[in-house]
Amino acid sequence: MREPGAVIVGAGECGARAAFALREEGFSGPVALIGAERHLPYERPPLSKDGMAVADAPGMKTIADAARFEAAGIRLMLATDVAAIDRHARAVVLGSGDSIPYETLLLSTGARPRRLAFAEGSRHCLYLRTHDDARAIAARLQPDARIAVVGGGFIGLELAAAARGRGCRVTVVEALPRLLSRAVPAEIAAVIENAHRARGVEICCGVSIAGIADAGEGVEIRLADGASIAADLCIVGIGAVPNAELAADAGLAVDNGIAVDRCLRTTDPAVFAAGDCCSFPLDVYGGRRVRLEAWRNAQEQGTLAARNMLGADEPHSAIPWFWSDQYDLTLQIAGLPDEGAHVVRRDLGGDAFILFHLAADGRLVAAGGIGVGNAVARDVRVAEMLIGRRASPAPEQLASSDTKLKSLLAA
Ligand SMILES: NC(=O)c1ccc[n+]([C@@H]2O[C@H](COP(=O)([O-])OP(=O)(O)OC[C@H]3O[C@@H](n4cnc5c(N)ncnc54)[C@H](O)[C@@H]3O)[C@@H](O)[C@H]2O)c1
Repeated sequence: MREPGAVIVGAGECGARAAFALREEGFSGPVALIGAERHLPYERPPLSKDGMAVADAPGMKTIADAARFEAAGIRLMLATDVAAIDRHARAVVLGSGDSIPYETLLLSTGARPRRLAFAEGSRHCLYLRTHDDARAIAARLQPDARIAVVGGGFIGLELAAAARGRGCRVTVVEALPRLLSRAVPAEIAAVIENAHRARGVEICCGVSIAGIADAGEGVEIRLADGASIAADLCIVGIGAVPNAELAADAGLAVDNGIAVDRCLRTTDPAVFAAGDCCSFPLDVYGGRRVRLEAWRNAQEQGTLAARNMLGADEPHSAIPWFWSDQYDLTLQIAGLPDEGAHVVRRDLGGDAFILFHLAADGRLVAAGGIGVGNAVARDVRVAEMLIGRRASPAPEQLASSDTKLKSLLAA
């Protein structure tokens, strides 16, 4: 039996950051990082963004090379399935039957694409989550290829932009009345929709799929309104499902993901969860429980979980933040727009603008911007700090470009 140490299940961004953070925090016991994929831990954003836009297959942006893991004394167990958590014995049980004992365990198991029942069995419907998925999709984004995208969310739209960039003909089918309705305000989503349409992407919103069938070397997508789309490839991006089964089977609480407290601890104090797989309470929104599927959250929570595995007992306090790049547009959102009761718009020059979402009591709860250039990133960054300070800036000042946003930090 090996000496128990820190075991991390899930070798994506979150798990890899946690493993290194354990060392940076001075932990000298054994660290095992177990992942189902065969690749070294890598960053996922390029898979739907710049990595996919280039003409050849997407490269891999690894978080660290094998030598760095080795130098840090991190036992990297790739292409390894974890079958169960034996909480009584404090061990994870591998698919091979072997057990790895733990003193503290981190579940950073991520999420997987939600499957579309109509697409089951089709050779021409693909999903995107992993580097291997990205390579399979990239190989089929040939000039003039007809690409149908089911789901007008982040995966669908970033890939639609990449496919247009490669000269494909693209149609997006979204079930809801507008694009990006899960996390993006309508006024910002409209800018993105216009950008796609201006580049020749066909967009059908408020339309359900009635059936999908492979037809020769392509696929036919039948819509509920009677229309049909013939495509060479159908990309399905209809949301993600948290990988919470290991936790649920081990008797840990699950509530839209593995339920953790503000310090990322599950209902077992020896087991933590972080990243896309977990739901956690956000103090800045009165303890509202959220699950974030975002790159920066995975990094921040991986690092925080490591500290708390070593007893730091620090609550998660970061403000939710994500970005998307489509064509020359950058979209960034900090905070949770649906916490707002009213919206103030500030124009940033060119066509760029930012929307500030204020709660009924005047507190700034979210800010989302879109446009070309770096003004959006600069101002969303300031807004994020204001949200973190629970500031209630005057709406006139937020709206006026005569007021430097940064000056509100001094108030
Ligand atoms: N820039 C980013 O932050 C970024 C980029 C890529 C992926 N991601 C994350 O990866 C995860 C998966 O992305 P995603 O785009 O699949 O999810 P998403 O939730 O962003 O979008 C899914 C879209 O599919 C639509 N939809 C659902 N069922 C449908 C159906 N049957 N037919 C047509 N449309 C349907 C939804 O209404 C929604 O608009 C998300 O959590 C996303 O945030 C983030």
